Amino acid sequence: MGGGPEAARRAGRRALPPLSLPLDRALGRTLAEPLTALSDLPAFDTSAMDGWAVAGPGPWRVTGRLLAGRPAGGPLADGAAVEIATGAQLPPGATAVLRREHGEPGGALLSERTPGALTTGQDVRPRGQECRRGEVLLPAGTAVGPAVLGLAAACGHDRLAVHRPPVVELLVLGDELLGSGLPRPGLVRDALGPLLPPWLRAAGAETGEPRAVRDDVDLLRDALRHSAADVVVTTGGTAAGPVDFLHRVLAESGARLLVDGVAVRPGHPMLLAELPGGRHLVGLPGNPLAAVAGMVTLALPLLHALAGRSTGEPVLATAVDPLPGHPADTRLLPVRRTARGVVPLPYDGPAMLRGLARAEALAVVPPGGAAAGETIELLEAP
Ligand SMILES: Nc1nc2c(c(=O)[nH]1)N[C@H]1C(S)=C(S)[C@@H](COP(=O)(O)OP(=O)(O)OC[C@H]3O[C@@H](n4cnc5c(N)ncnc54)[C@H](O)[C@@H]3O)O[C@H]1N2
Ligand code: MOO
Repeated sequence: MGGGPEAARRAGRRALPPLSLPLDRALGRTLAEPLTALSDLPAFDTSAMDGWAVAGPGPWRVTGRLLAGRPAGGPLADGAAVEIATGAQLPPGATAVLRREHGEPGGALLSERTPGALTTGQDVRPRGQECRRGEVLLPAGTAVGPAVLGLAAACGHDRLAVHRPPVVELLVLGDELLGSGLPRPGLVRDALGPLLPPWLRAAGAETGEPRAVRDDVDLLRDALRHSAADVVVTTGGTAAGPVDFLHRVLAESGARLLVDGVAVRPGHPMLLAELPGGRHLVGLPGNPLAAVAGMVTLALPLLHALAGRSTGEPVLATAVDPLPGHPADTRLLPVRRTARGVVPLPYDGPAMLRGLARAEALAVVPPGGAAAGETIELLEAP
């Protein structure tokens, strides 16, 4: 894939500025600062089970009851126990928690069902077991998913510092495209209008309805000039057909081509340009699977960089059977995972989506193909 993804990441290296958002609005954004614990976790010694907090070896005198949500109160003397609920604060002096099913509350004294089985510290979650106040829990660049929101709340955060999401405008080019109904002679359904926006949003971008632009130089020029988006993504018009105006309009509008074609199949006419004012344009080829290849090769690396999202480790898998390649270029192949590794899916032509719709990933097949048993990289499929 040559330097396509690397060039796209470099283009977005000045991530958009951070903002502070309440937790419920931070989902899908990227941490602009490391997530630091504002509290020890647990914040106090906690009972991990329902039963009795006990001090020293049994049998014990039961002196009261502690429920979750109340402070622990006074210290527990040696030989004493209090009934305790899971999550309740342990009283000072408690040495262990005896689970309800392990205790024998006979008369005034509580004893163990199996005498001597209880060990010091058993079923106690000591303060700071998970983290200490001030400890860094997650690095900047982490994508904020539901678990990050939960962890942030648990350790005391109400808001998170996240990067402003990149705003994307999707322009779908082509006179032959229909927005609804059946394909008819010469006309095809627009498959990318429905496919790309949800994928862009999942990648952390903000995007509205896609805009259809007819094959007309002036319309395309105006659409680029008036877009307020950080990134304009176009589909179609990248090749050399009679109405493929993208290169011409970019040249006329003073754009700088950063990537003009990538050695990847499908999708090789994809491009990346810097528009005047520092905004970017990703030109995806019109063939639907080629557009998907352009998304993973140029658009997603650029958007992740702009969103401040760090690049994870490559995802690797074993090819179960040989994977067909292109003689000179990298090939992106829709694949399905099995227990033994990945297998290619039929209907993988550049104009097809039938294989992709069943795919769990795109395999990055090196020039010449991959042999059975070879380790290959996987990219996310939409
Ligand atoms: N002489 C050459 N012709 C072509 C070359 C080449 O190197 N030399 N490259 C081919 C490759 S590879 C691709 S990919 C396409 C790229 O074409 P464009 O980006 O200019 O796209 P269009 O010509 O507008 O459309 C191509 C194809 O895709 C269909 N299409 C377009 N948009 C959509 C959409 N939103 N939903 C569904 N289908 C769409 C369109 O109808 C065309 O069939 O160029 C080759 N040609
Ligand atoms: O980019 Mo094209 O898909 O190879 O048809």
